[in-house]
Amino acid sequence: MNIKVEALSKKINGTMVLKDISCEFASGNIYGIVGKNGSGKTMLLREIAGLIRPTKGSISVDGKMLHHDISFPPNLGLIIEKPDFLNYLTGFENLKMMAEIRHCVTDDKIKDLMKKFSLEPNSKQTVKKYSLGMKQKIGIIQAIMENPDILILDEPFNALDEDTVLIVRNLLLQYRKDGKLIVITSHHREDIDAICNHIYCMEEGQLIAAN
Ligand SMILES: Nc1ncnc2c1ncn2[C@@H]1O[C@H](COP(=O)(O)OP(=O)(O)OP(=O)(O)O)[C@@H](O)[C@H]1O
Repeated sequence: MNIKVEALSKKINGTMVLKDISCEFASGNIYGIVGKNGSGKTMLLREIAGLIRPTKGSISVDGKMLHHDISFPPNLGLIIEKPDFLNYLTGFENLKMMAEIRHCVTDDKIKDLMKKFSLEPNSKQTVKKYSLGMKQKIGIIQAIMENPDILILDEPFNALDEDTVLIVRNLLLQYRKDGKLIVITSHHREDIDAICNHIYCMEEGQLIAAN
């Protein structure tokens, strides 16, 4: 798959938060975006995911323009900002509810993924009592469980312990081998350097290739 961003600008409340960005993302690659707080990383991911409209320019996925030909990139796994779930349900119940929208993930697959991330699928603990890292794990599982072709992950390593960081790194490297298209942001340069084969730096709304 190919995502093409062409002369993309986004103005919010009179401020240009993305400035004339042109770039391409292709399957079989992991793209990393680094940059200071407020530089525009999340905003660019929101644009690519089809969650907000460009002020100028366009984004197309395999030649189909977002907001014209398609509403969202097809087969997309997404984490944007802090994961937010239904507090009164358990982790498994939250994932099962999301899986029921498209009916393409079995209970066993959800349970296997939870175990891979050291979460107990049969636990009665509700998400309200989950730690930040446990919620982040549920966020990652919901993003990957439907085996998407495109993964857009904003700060996927946030709040994760060292073992889980390694699990996620290895998973993403395997996905790259499987031919998926992955875009991540992170403030942890080691994580970006460990898995990304293309690195960009966002500076005040402008995207600059860093390698
Ligand atoms: N809902 C909003 N309304 C108005 N401006 C916003 C909104 N969300 C973000 N911004 C502005 O857009 C700019 C880019 O924000 P963005 O969240 O993309 O930064 P970021 O690079 O992801 O930062 P961080 O590293 O802190 O996550 C910032 O100047 C921010 O103040």
